[in-house]
Amino acid sequence: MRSTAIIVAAGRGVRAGGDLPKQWRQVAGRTVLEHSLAVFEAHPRVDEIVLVVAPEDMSHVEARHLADRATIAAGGATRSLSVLAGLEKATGDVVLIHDAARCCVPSDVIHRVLDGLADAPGAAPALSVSDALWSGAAGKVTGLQDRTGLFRAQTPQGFHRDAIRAAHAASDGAAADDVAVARAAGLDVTIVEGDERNIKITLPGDFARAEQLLGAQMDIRTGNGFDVHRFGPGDHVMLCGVAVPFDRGLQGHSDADVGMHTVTDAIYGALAEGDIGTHFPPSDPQWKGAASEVFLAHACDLARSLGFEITHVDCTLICEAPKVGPHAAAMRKEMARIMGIEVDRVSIKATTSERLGFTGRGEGIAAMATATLVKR
Ligand SMILES: Nc1ccn([C@@H]2O[C@H](COP(=O)(O)OP(=O)(O)OP(=O)(O)O)[C@@H](O)[C@H]2O)c(=O)n1
Ligand SMILES: C[C@](O)(CO)[C@H](O)COP(=O)(O)O
Repeated sequence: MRSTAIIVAAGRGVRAGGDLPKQWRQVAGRTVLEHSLAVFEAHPRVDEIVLVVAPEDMSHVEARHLADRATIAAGGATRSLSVLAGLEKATGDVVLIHDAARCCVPSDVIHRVLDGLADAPGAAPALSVSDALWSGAAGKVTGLQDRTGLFRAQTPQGFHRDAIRAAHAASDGAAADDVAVARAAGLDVTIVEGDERNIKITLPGDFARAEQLLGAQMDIRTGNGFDVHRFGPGDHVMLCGVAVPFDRGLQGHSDADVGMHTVTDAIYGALAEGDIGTHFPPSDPQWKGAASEVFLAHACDLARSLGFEITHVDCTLICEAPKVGPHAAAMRKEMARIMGIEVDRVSIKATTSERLGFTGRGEGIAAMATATLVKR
């Protein structure tokens, strides 16, 4: 059974206040939406992700390279219309429809929803109401409500795709959630156990709670990398994905991009997954002359598959020449593109070694880098 996660993120977040819709605001080091996305990316039973984003928010999608990580759909004026737009792009047999605003969703909740779909057309997480329920008016208690059989609904709400697509297509687009749409179409929905941590950021105070929950779960790793390549004949050097004109080239088994190799090794280091040689042995002729982008993309994919987000890389190139400064902006942009992260999370700088040592004598280029990875 292939599954598609549809993460709806096209709302305006009016109740949460602030300058930006809540899904684009930062919590514990990254946006609310990216936290939600990371949970589904790392989930072993999720095969595809569709992100539903308001047409006016596409600049956020571009800045964060989200189209490299998920299929993007344009959202509608109500949550239901946004879900329908996501359903049009989903190819899985089952769909998990999730609020981007529930950015602390534990992986176990997703497992329980998928288990629930084995013998029902719909399954959704909820928590029974344990507090007493009152009715009130003008600041006074006016009565006690029976809480028997009442549940607090959460997401992801899971369904067999074709059934919920037909249900949404037939609905008026005004339902609060997908369970309401499914029930209106006569579909049974199984209740599975939700989780107290699966809060929805709705009001301004919810950001602090999410920060607490996400911060407490964080696993932060730092890796370092170091590499050297010697000069040889040529008319340019590849540095951090940019061909820099020069009167020599760098020698190596691949394209000898010393900066990119160093960042790649820093990422493998943070994951404790060896180095480039472990994954791409120099003895293997298929990597001769390879573009180093292949190595960096592999390290980033490995990080994501293990549930890590690359939050920052810092690379220092050590050489007397060529001059790196004029190319640094292009290098940052290219590295960010390959890594699928924002440019402001990539630092590329350079130094000389004051004419000392092999770099000072102009025999080659050295590079060092650190990478910071976060998992929650
Ligand atoms: N037209 C809409 C409205 C909501 N959502 C998404 O549905 C989820 C749950 O909705 P809610 O918490 O009500 O979000 P908002 O509509 O953004 O909030 P508000 O009602 O305060 O404006 C959110 O992730 C939100 O981005 C959506 O994709 N498209
Ligand atoms: C789908 C939902 O998250 C279930 O709890 C909820 O219905 C979303 O919207 P609301 O407007 O905050 O009720």
